[in-house]
Amino acid sequence: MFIGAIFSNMIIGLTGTPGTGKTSVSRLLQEHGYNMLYLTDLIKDECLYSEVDEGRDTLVADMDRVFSRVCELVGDDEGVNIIDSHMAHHIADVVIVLRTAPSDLRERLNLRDYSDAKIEENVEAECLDVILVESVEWCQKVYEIDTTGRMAEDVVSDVEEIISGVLSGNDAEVYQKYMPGSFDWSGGIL
Ligand SMILES: Nc1ncnc2c1ncn2[C@@H]1O[C@H](COP(=O)(O)OP(=O)(O)OP(=O)(O)O)[C@@H](O)[C@H]1O
Repeated sequence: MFIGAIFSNMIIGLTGTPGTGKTSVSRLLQEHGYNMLYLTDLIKDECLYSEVDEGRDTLVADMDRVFSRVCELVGDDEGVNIIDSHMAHHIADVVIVLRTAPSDLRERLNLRDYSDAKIEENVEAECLDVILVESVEWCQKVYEIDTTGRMAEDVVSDVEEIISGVLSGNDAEVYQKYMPGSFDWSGGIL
């Protein structure tokens, strides 16, 4: 799907496995003046889901309704809109995937009230590049940022560098630096 690629109305998806830092980075981007849309909150607040998967402790989003609602919310906004969600790559055309090495990700998720099974499911998904692969399948332009052992502020600088490159219309150098497929976490599940 594709909402907005004309430069007066650009939608950028910030995606990644849970725990890779999307929301932490998004809050900082909001402080920097970007329009942020927190999709998980929107789905919960407006009941934009078709079922509750109790086994996996998650909501199954109704993507058609989510897509329509996002169009309504940001369709006419000028400037850059950023969607924070592990599903953002199903909506935006330009997508930034946050990545975290498995050991770091497990440490971050251990701080949450998650079951062991849910932690391992997410770590395994990160090892197998699940969100990255989906992003490349769905989106025209994908960038990847490693958050491992870094401060969220440094990741924000990377995101802003990517946005500048995209807005300039000549992102060859930036694309080279943040090209998808740069990290191999597959050793993490061996
Ligand atoms: N470089 C980093 N960038 C972002 N967050 C980081 C970084 N290093 C450590 N963290 C920590 O990792 C955690 C990431 O949680 P956060 O809720 O931002 O992730 P998320 O990807 O939005 O997860 P979810 O999809 O479940 O909402 C936070 O506790 C944050 O402080």
